[in-house]
Parts: sequence; C-alpha cells; structure tokens
Amino acid sequence: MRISVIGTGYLGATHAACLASLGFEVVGIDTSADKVAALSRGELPFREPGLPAMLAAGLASGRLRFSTGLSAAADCDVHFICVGTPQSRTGLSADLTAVFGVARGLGDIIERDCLIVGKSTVPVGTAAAIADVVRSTCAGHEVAVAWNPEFLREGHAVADTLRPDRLVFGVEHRDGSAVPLLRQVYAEALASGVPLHITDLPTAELAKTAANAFLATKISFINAMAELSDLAGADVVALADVLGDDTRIGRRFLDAGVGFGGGCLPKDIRALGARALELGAPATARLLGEVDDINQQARTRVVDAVLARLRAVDGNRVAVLGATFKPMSDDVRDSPALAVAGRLLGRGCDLRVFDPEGARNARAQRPDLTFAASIDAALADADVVVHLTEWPQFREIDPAAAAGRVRHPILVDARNTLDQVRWRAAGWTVQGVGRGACAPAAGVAVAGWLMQDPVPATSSDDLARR
Ligand SMILES: NC(=O)c1ccc[n+]([C@@H]2O[C@H](COP(=O)([O-])OP(=O)(O)OC[C@H]3O[C@@H](n4cnc5c(N)ncnc54)[C@H](O)[C@@H]3O)[C@@H](O)[C@H]2O)c1
Ligand SMILES: O=c1ccn([C@@H]2O[C@H](COP(=O)(O)OP(=O)(O)O[C@H]3O[C@H](CO)[C@@H](O)[C@H](O)[C@H]3O)[C@@H](O)[C@H]2O)c(=O)[nH]1
Repeated sequence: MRISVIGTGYLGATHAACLASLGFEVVGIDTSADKVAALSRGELPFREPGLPAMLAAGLASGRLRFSTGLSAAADCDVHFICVGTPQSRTGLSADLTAVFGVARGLGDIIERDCLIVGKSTVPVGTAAAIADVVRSTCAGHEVAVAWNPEFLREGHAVADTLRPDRLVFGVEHRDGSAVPLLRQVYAEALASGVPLHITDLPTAELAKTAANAFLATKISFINAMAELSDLAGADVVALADVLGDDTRIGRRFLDAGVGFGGGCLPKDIRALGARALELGAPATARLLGEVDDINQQARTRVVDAVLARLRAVDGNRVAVLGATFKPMSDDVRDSPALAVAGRLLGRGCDLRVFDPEGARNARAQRPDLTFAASIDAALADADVVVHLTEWPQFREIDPAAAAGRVRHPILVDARNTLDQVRWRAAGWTVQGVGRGACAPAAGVAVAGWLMQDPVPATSSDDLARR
C-alpha cells in the first residue's frame, strides 16, 4: 500500500516514519523546502526521542521519502492530512487554510480511487466540508473521506503512534472502503489489542478536541484548587494525591503549577469554545473560557510571586530555569515558561534563562531575553530563582552549592517538582504553587500568591494583552 503524509511537522514526520517502519511505502509532503531537505538528509527539525533512528531506518530502506510537491502523492492509496491548524490571527477559532488548501490540491492531482484521512485537529463539522471540497474538484475517481484523530504527546510520539491508548476511525459509511483500508494501515496496533472506535465523522472530530479540553480542564481545576490551598493554608500536592486515589478521578494531569501550554491544549480549547458559540452552546464556550482564564492566571500568579520576592529583597536579577512548554521537548509554542519570562522582562527584571534543550527555539521566539549557557551561569548573582519547566537536570541541582552562587537564596518552584524540603534545609526560602501549608510563616514578606496586587481576569484576550 502506498501512503502519503501531507504536513511533516511534529505529527506528520512521526506518522510518516512510523508507517515506513511498519513496511508501508510512504511519501511525506511539506510546503517547507527546508523541512523537506532536512528530513531527506535524515535530520529531524525537532527533538523527539526514538524518532531520528526511525527516520534513518526509513530512508535507508527506500520506503520513506520526502517531497515539496503534492503531485508526489498522486498514485497513493491513502492520504493522511497532517498540516497545522493554528489559532487564527484574528480570533479564537482555528485557522483551517492549510487543511482546505490540501483538500483542494488533492482533488486536483488524484489519479486513482483512494482514501483521504484527516489527522489534523479540526473543529467539528470540518470533515464533511472537506469531503465536499474533494468531491467537487476530483471527478472520475471514488474518493472516501475519514477522520482519524491523533492523540500523541510530544516526547512520547513514537510509542503513542505505534501503541496508542485507542484508535478512532470516523467514517462516512461503516460499510464503505474506509474501514478496511484503515484496518490494514493499523493492523499491528489492532492485533496488539489497541481498542478501536468506529464512529461518524463529527464524533471523531469532537473526540479529539473533547479529550484535549478535558485534560486542560483537569489542569485548570487543580490550579484553581492550588489558589484555594494558598489562601486556606492547604497543600495542593497532598490534595491531588487524595483526589487521585479515587479511581474515578485518577492522579494524572493533576499537577498544579504554571499551567498548560504547547502547540495543542491552549489553541484547541479556544477553537472548541469558538465552535461551541457558532453552534449555539454559549455555556460550553464560557466553561472553556474559564479554563483558559484560570490557566492564564496561573502564569500571572507566578509572575506576581517572583516580583513580590524581588521587592522584598530589593533585587532585580532572576534566574529562569526552563523555557520549553514541558520537559523532554524543545517546543516553545505557547510556553508558560517563556510567557512568564517575557512578562518579567516587561516589568524590568534582569533575567538569565537556561533550558537544557529548548534554547535555540526559545531564542528565535524571544530574542529579547538573555540566555545562559549553563545552570550555574543562570544562577550567578540571582535574587530569585524561578523553576518553570521540570527538566530532570533541575532536580539534580545541589541546593547547598546553588546557595553559594546566588545573591539571595530564594526559590519560586512553579512546577512543585523540586525537593522543597531539601532546598529549605540548605537555607533557601521556597515558595511552591498551592503549598500554603508548607510555606514558611515567619520572616517572609509574602505568604500567599495573591497578596501581591492581583489583577482580576475578565477574559483571555484581556489576560493575553497583559
Ligand atoms: N504536535 C502534536 O503533538 C500533535 C498531536 C496531535 C495532533 N496534532 C495536530 O496535528 C496538526 C499538526 O500539528 P503539528 O504540531 O505537527 O504542527 P507543525 O506546525 O509542527 O507541522 C505542520 C506542518 O504542515 C506544513 N504545511 C502547512 N501547510 C501545508 C500544505 N498546504 N501542504 C503541505 N504541508 C503544509 C508546515 O510546513 C508544517 O511543517 C495540528 O492540527 C495539531 O493540532 C498535533
Ligand atoms: O498535570 C499536569 C499535566 C500537564 N501539564 C502541562 O500541560 C501541557 C500539555 O502537556 P501534555 O498534554 O503532556 O503535552 P502535549 O504534547 O501538548 O499533548 C497534548 O496535546 C496533544 C496535541 O493535541 C495531544 O495529542 C495529547 O494527547 C495531549 O496530551 C504542558 O505544558 C504541561 O506542562 C500541567 O501543567 N499539569
């Protein structure tokens, strides 16, 4: 079976290489000539464990190649659409220009009966519109359209692609050609017992955005509880452990901190909210707006905490630990760490940012920030250290040695993943997120996050402007 994968970013490059590893003949297509050239040389333009070896093996086998021209897909049996669906420049909805551009392009070049499968994350209702576009441009061939949303996590992309928690085949007709073809593509995963859900197109599209909205809601819920914990003197980590032992709730995605970011969760909840409004469900849009607002407030509360600590010691130098949106990734799209760093810079702080693997992307996005070449260089003469991305390297810092490098041993642990007891024992003043019960009561100007000129949130737009 010959397969095209159109769009070779985080999703598409992973999907293409994994399909080639399963024995399919794959052409990856992207409009970015640089990306295609790099992938063709075996160079992955982003960090993803296990993927470079898989890319190299695919190229060496001759089963995997890359092209900038959509016509390279003309004789394929299955086409996967993996292009970006970013937030539109003008509002909260998804920009679907690339998805519809590919659909129109495929209609023009298809030379045989085939299956077009959407993997990009799209607002519910898009797949049916794509099917209309393809059929209006492609005469003389049978073209089926399916939606097969992708749930992979960056940093775990290969494992999540080959052994996902579940597969979803959204199809127009259950007895049409799409299901047997998709069963062939995913034969190995299905044979290993991966659950399969065959649905209609809208259910498949909604399953993806609903999953991300649920994960985002879980994170914002625990961040809301972190705020209450600070105000009431409770400990949100212990609270999450209690909640998590309830098997109906589960412990995962209950880590309070600086909130969620990345190329998916933030834009996907906004797009779902915008779609909910279009469909006439304003309460759902409001719910998702609150999730977004609480997430933005998590960033604001970290900024306020750092500024308060600086004021307390009349300092200005901040060591920023982390720039990527999560560890084990070099992705800085909508990174909470970079957003916090940017706001501190805007408030006149003198920053030294260190990230073990994200510095290149971070520098490209925020050339106004000063980056340090090592953890030690970031810590030098700092008045406050703020921990924003939970890279394992930061857990290995010796707090006693670190205390000797800074001007004031003050730590804001905005991910709650450092050993706060050990840091305190080494003489540090430590402030976590929602660790009210653990915060030292005496000798600290600020005991809770919200004692520093809180700014009430009114909308995500308002927060984004701040
Ligand atoms: N990144 C993830 O972890 C992930 C996981 C699941 C789903 N998704 C979804 O997958 C989609 C892609 O996300 P991504 O993170 O890979 O984005 P990305 O920006 O890394 O990659 C998108 C690629 O599409 C290419 N492209 C744009 N227009 C094109 C066109 N007309 N023809 C060919 N190529 C074109 C771009 O050059 C880019 O390389 C989005 O809808 C996203 O929400 C992403
Ligand atoms: O308890 C938690 C868990 C996560 N996060 C943050 O949430 C964000 C997203 O994390 P994660 O979901 O692991 O990263 P992604 O790679 O963006 O994956 C999400 O987005 C993808 C794109 O849609 C989906 O495919 C995945 O299923 C979905 O988990 C990151 O900033 C994390 O730091 C928290 O703050 N607290």
